[in-house]
Amino acid sequence: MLKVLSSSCLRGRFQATPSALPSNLRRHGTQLESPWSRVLGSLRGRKNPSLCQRLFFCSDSTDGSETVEAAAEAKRVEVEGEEADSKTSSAIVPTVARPEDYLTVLALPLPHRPLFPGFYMPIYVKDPKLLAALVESRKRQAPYAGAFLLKDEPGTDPSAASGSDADKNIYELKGKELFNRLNEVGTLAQITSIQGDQVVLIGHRRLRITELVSEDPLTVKVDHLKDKPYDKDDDVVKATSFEVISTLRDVLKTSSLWRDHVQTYTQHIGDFNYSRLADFGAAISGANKSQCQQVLEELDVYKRLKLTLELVKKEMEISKIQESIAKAIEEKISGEQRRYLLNEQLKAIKKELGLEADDKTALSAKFRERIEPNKDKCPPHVLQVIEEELTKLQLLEASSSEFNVTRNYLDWLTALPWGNYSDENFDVLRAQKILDEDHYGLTDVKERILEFIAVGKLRGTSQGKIICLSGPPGVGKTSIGRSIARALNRKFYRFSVGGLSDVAEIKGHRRTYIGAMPGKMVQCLKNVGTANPLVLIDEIDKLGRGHAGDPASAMLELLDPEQNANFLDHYLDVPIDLSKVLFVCTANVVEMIPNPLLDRMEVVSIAGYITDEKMHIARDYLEKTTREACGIKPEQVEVTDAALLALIESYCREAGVRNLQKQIEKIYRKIALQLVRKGALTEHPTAGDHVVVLDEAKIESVTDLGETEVGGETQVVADPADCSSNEMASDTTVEVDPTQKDLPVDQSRPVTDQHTDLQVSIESHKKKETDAGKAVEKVLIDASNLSDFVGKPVFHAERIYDRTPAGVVMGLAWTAMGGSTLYIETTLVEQSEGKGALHVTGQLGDVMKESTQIAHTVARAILLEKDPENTFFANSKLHLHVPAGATPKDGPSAGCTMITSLLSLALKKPVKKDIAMTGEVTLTGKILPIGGVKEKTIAARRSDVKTIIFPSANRRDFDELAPNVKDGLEVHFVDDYNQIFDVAFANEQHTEN
Ligand SMILES: Nc1ncnc2c1ncn2[C@@H]1O[C@H](COP(=O)(O)OP(=O)(O)OP(=O)(O)O)[C@@H](O)[C@H]1O
Repeated sequence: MLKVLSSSCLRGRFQATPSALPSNLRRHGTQLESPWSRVLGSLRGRKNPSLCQRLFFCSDSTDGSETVEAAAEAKRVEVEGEEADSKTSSAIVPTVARPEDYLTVLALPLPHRPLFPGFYMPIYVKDPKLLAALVESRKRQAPYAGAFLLKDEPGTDPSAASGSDADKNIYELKGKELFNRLNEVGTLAQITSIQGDQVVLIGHRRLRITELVSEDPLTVKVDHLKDKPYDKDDDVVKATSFEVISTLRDVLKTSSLWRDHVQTYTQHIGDFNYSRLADFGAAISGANKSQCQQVLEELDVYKRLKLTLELVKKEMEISKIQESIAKAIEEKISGEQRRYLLNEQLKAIKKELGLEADDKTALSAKFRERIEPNKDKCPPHVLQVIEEELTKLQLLEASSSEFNVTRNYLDWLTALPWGNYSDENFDVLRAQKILDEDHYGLTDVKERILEFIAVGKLRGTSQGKIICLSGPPGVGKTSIGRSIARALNRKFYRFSVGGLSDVAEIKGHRRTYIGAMPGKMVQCLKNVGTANPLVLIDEIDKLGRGHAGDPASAMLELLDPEQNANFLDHYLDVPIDLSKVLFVCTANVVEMIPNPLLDRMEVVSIAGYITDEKMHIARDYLEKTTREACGIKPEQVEVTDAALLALIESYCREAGVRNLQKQIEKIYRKIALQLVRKGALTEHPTAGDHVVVLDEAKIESVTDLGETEVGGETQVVADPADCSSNEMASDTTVEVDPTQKDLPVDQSRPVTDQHTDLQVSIESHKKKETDAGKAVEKVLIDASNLSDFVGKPVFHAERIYDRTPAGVVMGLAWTAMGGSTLYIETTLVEQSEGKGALHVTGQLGDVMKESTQIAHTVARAILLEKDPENTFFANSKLHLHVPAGATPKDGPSAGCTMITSLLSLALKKPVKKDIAMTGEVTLTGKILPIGGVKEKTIAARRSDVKTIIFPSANRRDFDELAPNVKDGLEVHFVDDYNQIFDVAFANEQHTEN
C-alpha cells in the first residue's frame, strides 16, 4: 500500500533548516547532513515538496509489487504537481526487473547505520569504480544495490563517536578487506539519485550475503530474507507494538524532533504492520549502529518489536534528560529577562487597576501620611513650606538632582516631631527617688533639678534651661544628665562638641550643597521623636575655635532661651522651637567656656569625691552594677571595707570615680574567672580523683591517694554529694599561698576546693549556705590579697615628705583633674656678699614666675621686719623648685606658700607638721582669694593634711562645703601674710642649727 505523507508539517520540514531533518540522520553529524541537505536543496529547487514526502515513506511493505505500486502512485502524485520534474521522476521509477530478482548486487558499505526497509538514506560513494558501476546500473534501468553496515574495526570501541579518523579510512577499504568488514545482513537499496559522489538510497528488503562474486567493485551474491511468519492477532505482539507506539507518543511530548515522524506514522496506525513499526522505531531512535543492526538482523517480528521497545524507551529517557537540561539552561539565561518582563507587566497591571500610583505620587502620599497625625500641632509656616515642596516635587523630573534634594528635604521636614511633647513628670518625690537611685551624693545638682521640677509643677509647664555641670573627669556629669532625663520623663540625647569647629555641625549645611545635612539639633529631634528632650552637650569647654564661623556663637543661638524659640537651621530653613528643650552642658574647666555662653548657664560644680564618698559610691553603686554585669551573685564574693579603702587610697586617688570603676571591674572579672575555673574543676573530678593544681613550677609528680610529693599538693576529691552536707562544707576551708613551698595538707579529709593557676592566694570559703541549702564558693578580697587582683599600687602617696624640712612647704593647687597638693622647695645655692638672687625651675608659667619674684620681695621684707639682723636674702643665691618638673604649672595661688618656703629656709625653721596653704599675695603681703576651695580641701584631706590656710575671702566657699569634707580639719582664714607666719612657724620646737 502506498503511503503518501500529506501532512503540512512535513512540507514545512523540508523547507526548513537542517535541524528539521529526521533525527536519525541529523545525529550522525555533517557527513550525513551535508549530502542530505544537498539532496533537499535539489528537491527544493524543484519546488515539489510532495515528492520529498514520498521519498520518506514510500511503502509499508517490503514486497516488490508494492514498491511498483508505490512508484506508480508516486508518479501519479508527481504528475499532479505543478512543477513535475521528469528527470527526478525517472530516477525513482523502478526498473522492469523486480527487486527479488536481484541475487547478485553491488555491495555499498554504510559507515554509520544500517538502512531500514522503507527508509531513505543519502550516502557518499568515494570509490570511483563503484560509483561508475552504480551510474551504469541506473542507466541499465536496474538501480538496485545491497547496502550493508560496516562492522567496527576489531579493537575499536563501538560506542565511540563517529566521524573519527577511523571512519575516514572506511572509504579506502576495498575488495576482500571491505567484504570482511561488512555485516552479513543488509538491505536491498534502490538508488534514487546520484549527484557527484552523493547517492540517495531507499531501503526495500532485508538481504543476507552468501558469497563474494567480484572484488572491484565489490559484488556479492545475496539471499532475500523474509520475516518469520507470525500471528498478527497475537495479544503479546499487539501489546508490545502498542507499548512501542505509546512510548513513541510519550517521546513526542518531550521531543519536538520526533513529532513529525511519530505523528505521521501514528496517523496511519490503522493499516500498519508490526514489522515496519519495529523498523520505524529503531530507525528513528538514537541507538548505536550495532543495536540498529541487531534489529535489522532480527527476523522474528515479536523479538524485533521487543528490541525496538528497548531502544525507544531509552530514547524517551534521553529526551527527558535533554528536556530538563534545555529547560535549566533556558531558565538560567532568561531568568533575568523574564523577571524584568514580569515586573513591567506587574507595574502595568497595577497601574491599570489603580493599585499603585507612580513614584512621585507615592512619595507625596508618604510624606502627607507622615505629617497627618501632627497636622494640628504643626506650625502653619511649616505646613505651608511642606505644601510648596510637595507641589514642587510633582513638577520635577524624577531623575533630576533637584528632585532628590527636594525629596530629602521633605523627608527631614516631615520626620520632625512638630508639637509632639512627652508628658513631663513633675512629681518631686519620684524624681528624688530616681536621682538617689542612680547617684550617691551630688546634693547640689539634685537640689537644682528638684527646684526646676517644682517650678515646672507650679507653672504647669517647664521652661527650657541651661544647666552646666562642671567638674573633673569621672565625677558623674554625663551619667547624672541621663538620670535627670529619667526623672523628668524626657527623652535623652547626648552629643559631644569637644573639638567641634564647623558651625554646620550645629546649624546644618545649606540645602544647595551636595550631601547637605541638617545640624545636630535637628538630627536630635528626629532621633528622639519628641520636641522636649533633655539634650546633654558634652565637653562644651572644649568647643573648637572654628575656621568657618564661630561655633560658640552658634551654640549661643542654640542655647539662649531668648533665641532658641526660633532656632533657624540652615538646612531646614524654617524656624524650630527649641524653648522646651532642657539643655545640660558638661565641662571640666568652666573658665574655658566662652563668656557669653557661660553667662546664660547655671553652673553647678561637682568638685570630686572624698574617700568617704568614694567608699559609698563604690559599695552601693559601682560594685553592685559591676557584679551584675559580670553575672556574679552577692553570696559568691565579699570585698571587705579594708580592701575598698586600700583600693581608693592607693590605686584611685583621682577626683572622680572612673578609675575606681575600672579597678572594681578588673577585680570582678578576675573573680568571675576564678569561679568559672573552680566550677569547671569541681564539676569534672569524681570521688578518688587526684587533682594537683597551683603553681605549675612546683608540680613535680602526682602520686596515689594519700601521698604528697614535695612541691605539689595532691588532693583527693571527695564524693561531690558529700559537699552538700553542712558538716563537710564547714570543714573544708583551705588557705593556699602559692609562695609557700610545703603546704600542710590534711589527707585524711576530702577536699573539693581547688585552686586555679591564677597564682593568687585567696581564701576559698565553702561554708556559706545558700537558700537552697547548697554549698557555694565564696571569694574573699581583703587588703592583704588586693594586689593579686589589681597588681601593685600604681599611685603612691602625694606626700614626698613625712615631715617637711626647712625650705619645703606644702601648697594646694587646682587642676582640671581636681585638687592636688604640691610642694614648694627652696635651697641655698651659695652665699656671697650682696649677691642675693633667686633661680626658679619646675615648668612654671609666667604668672607663677612673677609670683616667685613677689614672694622673694615680700619674704625679704618680712624677714627684715622679724629679724633686722638677718641678711640671708641679700647675700644668698637661692633655687626655688616646684616638683613634678614634667607637669606645667601656673597661677598666682602659690604665692603665700613660696614666701613661707623662703622664710623657712632663711630662718632654718621647718613649718608646722601637716600644714598646707594656698593664697595669692600682693607685694605688701595681703592675701587674695583663690578658686577651687572644695577641690583643694579634698586634695588636702587625701594627703592627710591637718591644718589648712585659706584666704579670708574664701571663708564662704569653705563654709558651704559638706560637713564630711570639713570634718577634722583645722582651717585658718587669713588676710595678711603675718597671720600665716604665725600659724606656720608657731610652737615649733624643731629649730635646725
Ligand atoms: N555620685 C555617683 N554615684 C554613683 N555613680 C557615680 C557617681 N559619680 C560617678 N559615678 C559613676 O562614674 C562613672 C563615670 O561617670 P561619668 O562618665 O558620668 O563621668 P563624667 O563626669 O561625665 O566624666 P567626663 O568629664 O570624663 O565626661 C559612671 O559610671 C557613673 O555612674
